[in-house]
Amino acid sequence: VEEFPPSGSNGVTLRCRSRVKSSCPIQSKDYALPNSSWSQGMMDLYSRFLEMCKDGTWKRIPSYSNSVDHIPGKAFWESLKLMSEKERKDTRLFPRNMDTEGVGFEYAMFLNPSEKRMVCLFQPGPYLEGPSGFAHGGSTATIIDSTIGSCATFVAGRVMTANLSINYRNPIPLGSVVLVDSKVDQVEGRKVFLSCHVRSIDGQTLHAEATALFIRLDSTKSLQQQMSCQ
Ligand SMILES: CCCCCCCCCCCCCC(=O)SCCNC(=O)CCNC(=O)[C@H](O)C(C)(C)COP(=O)(O)OP(=O)(O)OC[C@H]1O[C@@H](n2cnc3c(N)ncnc32)[C@H](O)[C@@H]1OP(=O)(O)O
Repeated sequence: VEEFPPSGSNGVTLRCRSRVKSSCPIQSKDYALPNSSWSQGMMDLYSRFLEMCKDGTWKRIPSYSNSVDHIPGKAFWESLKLMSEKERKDTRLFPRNMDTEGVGFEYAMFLNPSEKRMVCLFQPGPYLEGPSGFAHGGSTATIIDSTIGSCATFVAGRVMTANLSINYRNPIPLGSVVLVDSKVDQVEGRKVFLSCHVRSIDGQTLHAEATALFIRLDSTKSLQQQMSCQ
């Protein structure tokens, strides 16, 4: 599956099946690109990580409105048989379920393959409120689960969350920018153990820390292996 124009252009990536010259590109919007709702802090952090992608240490991870749209190559097309085009249109990845920019989850992920590490730049919008002016604990759990889940997926293939344990240390102000920093600590057979910290962008405030257990669903190759054989 080739993506063009490069997803860093106008946020819409045409995904065409290059090998069989499909004439029906699946149009997927990449939500992990800057938009007018991003604060200067979010833009600065994003630019910093884009810079670190130049030598290949980090990779920016595109983000679409459906899980299946993230699976490149054969698996992607096979998964389509599981869901009709209509069903896919009727479902949305939870953190991508708001159409108005800036009101919900504004985020972008970057992967460091050699460190088995996924970070997520997260700017919670006003519709994620829990305590007045601060992010709901469930929204923090969602962005942690998504970041850790994406990390586990890249390292170990298709996984499901079996356990997620979070300690909330300091509330996250709505509209602020935090860095969700996750890594794979250990893989034991089907069990993938991960940990994660959520910090303010200046690193001074620890908002939350988590551990998780994900279970591999089958012996598929990791997404990273699938991507590398594209
Ligand atoms: C950008 C990157 C691309 C990604 C796409 C974008 C979206 C992705 C991001 C979004 C990501 C979002 C992700 C989501 O939100 S996933 C949605 C939330 N999670 C679920 O709904 C999972 C529900 N549970 C299950 O399906 C099953 O229980 C699973 C599959 C997890 C295991 O059932 P299965 O029958 O298959 O296996 P098993 O029961 O033999 O267990 C196997 C082993 O594991 C041990 N064990 C099991 N559970 C626990 C536990 N709680 N604590 C400690 N240990 C536990 C168990 O003792 C055994 O150990 P052992 O006896 O072998 O030693």
